[in-house]
Amino acid sequence: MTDPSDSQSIIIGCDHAALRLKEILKSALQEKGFQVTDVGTHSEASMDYPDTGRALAQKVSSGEFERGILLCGTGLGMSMVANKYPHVRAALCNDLFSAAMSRRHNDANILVMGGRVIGDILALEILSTWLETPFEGGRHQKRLDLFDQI
Ligand SMILES: O=C(CO)[C@H](O)[C@H](O)[C@H](O)COP(=O)(O)O
Repeated sequence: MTDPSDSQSIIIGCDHAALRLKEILKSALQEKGFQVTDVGTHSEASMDYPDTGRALAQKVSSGEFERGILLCGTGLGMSMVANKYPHVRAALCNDLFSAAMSRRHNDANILVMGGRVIGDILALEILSTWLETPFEGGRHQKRLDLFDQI
């Protein structure tokens, strides 16, 4: 039995606009050795992204999962929902530089991408960059600590 807070566990979710991308990223994560928990959606039927965003963000906020991936058409709605939760630092990254910096400076714990914005290959590169880039700590940790005062 794998502990979900283990760094090799990850939780993923999407709306109907990014179902195909979610399946591609899930396969890539499994090939990398991750145990992937999928909170849906599981069909292309139109649904409301706050429902998936909430289900995933709650589990990162509580510490049940250290890291998550959220996908929708633009990534905007999922980011807005996820960042309402304490201890969630969801980063919308539709480019490689943002993906690296969201880890190095912001210690982002949820990666968000827009399935209608970027192509599959770029999304896979963003995912790898985000997973492999460490947090730098130092002055950036001091800034993250200030989040708790907000
Ligand atoms: O972020 C979003 C909304 O702010 C997403 O892009 C949704 O996927 C999008 O709004 C879904 O649109 P649809 O016309 O209902 O397919």
